Amino acid sequence: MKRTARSTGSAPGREFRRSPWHKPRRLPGCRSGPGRLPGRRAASGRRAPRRGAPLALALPAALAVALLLLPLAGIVARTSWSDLGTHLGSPAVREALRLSLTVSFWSLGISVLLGVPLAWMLARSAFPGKTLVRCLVLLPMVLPPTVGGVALLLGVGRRGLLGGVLEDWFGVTLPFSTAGAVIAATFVAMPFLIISLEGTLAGLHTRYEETAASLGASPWRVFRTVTLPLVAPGLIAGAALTWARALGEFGATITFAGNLPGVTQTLPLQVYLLLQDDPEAATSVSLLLLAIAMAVLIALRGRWAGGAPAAGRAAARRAAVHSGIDSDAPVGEISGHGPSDGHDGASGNGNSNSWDNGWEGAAERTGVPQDDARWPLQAELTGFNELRIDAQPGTTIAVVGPNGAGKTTLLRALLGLTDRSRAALRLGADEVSALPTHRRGVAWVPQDGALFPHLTALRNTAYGLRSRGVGRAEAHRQARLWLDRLGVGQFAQRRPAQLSGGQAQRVALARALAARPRLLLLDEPLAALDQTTRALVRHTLRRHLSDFDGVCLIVTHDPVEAISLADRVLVLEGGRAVQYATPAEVTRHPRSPWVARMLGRNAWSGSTTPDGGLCLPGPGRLVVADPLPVSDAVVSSPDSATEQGEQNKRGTLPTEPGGGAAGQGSPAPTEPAEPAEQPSSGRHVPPSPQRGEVMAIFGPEAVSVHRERPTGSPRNVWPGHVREITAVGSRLRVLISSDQVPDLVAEITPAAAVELDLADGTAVWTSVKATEITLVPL
Ligand SMILES: Nc1ncnc2c1ncn2[C@@H]1O[C@H](COP(=O)(O)OP(=O)(O)OP(=O)(O)O)[C@@H](O)[C@H]1O
Repeated sequence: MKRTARSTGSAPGREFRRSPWHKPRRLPGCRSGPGRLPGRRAASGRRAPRRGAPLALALPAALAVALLLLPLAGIVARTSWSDLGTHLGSPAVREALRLSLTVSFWSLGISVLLGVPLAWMLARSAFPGKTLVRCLVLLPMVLPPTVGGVALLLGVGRRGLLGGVLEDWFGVTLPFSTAGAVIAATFVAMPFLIISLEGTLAGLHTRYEETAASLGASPWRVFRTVTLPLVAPGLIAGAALTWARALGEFGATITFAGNLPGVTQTLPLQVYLLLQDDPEAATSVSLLLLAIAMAVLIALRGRWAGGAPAAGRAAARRAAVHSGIDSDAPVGEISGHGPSDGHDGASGNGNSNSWDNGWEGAAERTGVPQDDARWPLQAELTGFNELRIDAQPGTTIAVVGPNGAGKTTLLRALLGLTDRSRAALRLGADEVSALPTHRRGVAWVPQDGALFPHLTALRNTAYGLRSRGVGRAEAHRQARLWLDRLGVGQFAQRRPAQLSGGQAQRVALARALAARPRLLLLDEPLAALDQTTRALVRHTLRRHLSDFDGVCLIVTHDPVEAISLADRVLVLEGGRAVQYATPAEVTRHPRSPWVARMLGRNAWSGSTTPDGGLCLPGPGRLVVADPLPVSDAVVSSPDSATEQGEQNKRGTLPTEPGGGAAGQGSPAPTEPAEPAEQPSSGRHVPPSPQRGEVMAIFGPEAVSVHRERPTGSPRNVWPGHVREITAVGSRLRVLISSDQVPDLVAEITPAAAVELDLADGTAVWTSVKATEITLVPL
């Protein structure tokens, strides 16, 4: 008896539920699983056995420790403990200690004031000579301090480059003064702060700052309320090291500022003097400096020394959170208000519906602000992305495409965050292309939400409002309403680390919506969520996006998201629009193999044959019941190929309100074999159309699997073997390879798989009815 399996009754579009390439579930009985992963075992707490160090490494390492330890042990061993009080209490030592503390704290202050901005510039901005500046910063760390002192003399000494000017014009003489000692200590110590902070800034992902800007925060506010709190641990560590280095500074100070008691004679200089007259007192003062250095290291809790890093980080994080750098502190600068920000002028057209004005009106109302402004989107992108988008308010556009298609670049261009693509952007009547990110009214929710970790959910949500100058109480009131609307009001006082992925996503969405943007950009908003939460958040998203007064672009790799959330699907490839149509249209007539496969369908490219079939790249051939009409068969018209080539240089999307590309957005054909209408002018076209190239699309449910060659009606029959079987819901997807045709996927029931005795490698025959195949011109 022939054994054949064929899926039954698949409704069109059911493939959206999950594509075979989307998180396939293992078949029952599969041994591997999350609980069995070696990584999980390691993470469960059992430690790997310690390995003994080879002697060739252990011995020099021990000698190195001895070299570091011995001198310090010498200080402790040789200290005259009975005289310690007398030595440290002497007026000269007390005076030197006072001076040391004065000099080191001044040095720390100057280092923070100047070094923090320089570290930020080095980490965050591009400017000419950056490498040189970085070398300059490092130089004092490798220069002998005495050479540093000489350099200071020649720079700001009496006869130095600037010294004469300082003395003649301002009456300031730096050498042999306490100010000179401060300058010398700063010269040597500030690099520690800059290096430490620059490293921390480099490790801080810019998405927090970019998100803050998209919520309307000015660059200074972003720095003050997001950057600084997040880098506080690095800043504190750098500041502690800077202070300790300034406290112990000797060489540059004595060379530049001399050794004047009460003026420049700091503790290290005191040690040097005492060593000649009273070695025991010198030892006691050395012990004092050693104790201070050790105290600093202990205070850093191993941040640099390597011990207890987690505790150190947690403490530093707590320090950051409670550091008094409060995002809700009174706003010194309110972006978009007042003449200084230039916003009104930048709007260019005097439109009274400016984003900020919309805000002011909204803020005065009770409840979640509702204004009547609606924001159609017009964007023309050039550079890596070449396309134009026109969409009416309330339109949700799913942006899909393979990796590297330019989805993120498109979003970043709309935000004004990349030079790789530039967007001529009009929101409503306002041309916003020339405005910086924080004045565009374009809110961005990155993939992980990028909630500010140092702020509660409430403060995160109020962030956009506060950035626009809304008072704290009002901002918090509105934020709470948004959190309630999204069903996460009960978590208002929690920090992001205390939220689940789904809760965090909803807070991120509340934060973006609370900012009342004109354009909303969601980058894979549900990617991090499990299936159950995903469905829940999707439902919430759909509800709130329907109320949104602007256009929303959602980047997604998930067909379910695309079809359930979007009014239009924009398919990108190579930065250009391959298709822009309703989800139903894209489902029926996908215009690229990638999108067809994303939808769970088999998609083969080939060229049409005179009898209307398809010539495949291999030896196989595909027989199709409904060939393309002549007008659609690109092979027949050299002119149309040329025209497509021209169109292809610039993918354009429709301008008609709420419309898809002409033909593509029109009611979908009723017969699966009926091709989508070709765009009449300037519509989507794939990147490199070949004359006569078409795509054959058929669903996995249209593929029958047999153990023996089938007889009867199917004209498309090929041998192959099973490569992989995965479960999708209650059905199985069988990936079959053949040396005659490209890989194809069949969908069958588990019972059929048992009946056919399918396993990886099983030899099978496949067949596809000619009537089940749709041809789409490429
Ligand atoms: N900073 C950059 N410099 C140079 N090329 C870049 C940069 N960022 C991205 N690209 C390139 O631009 C192209 C588009 O990248 P983009 O990140 O927009 O793709 P994507 O569609 O978002 O991909 P994915 O789905 O993998 O996130 C890719 O070829 C990528 O390698």
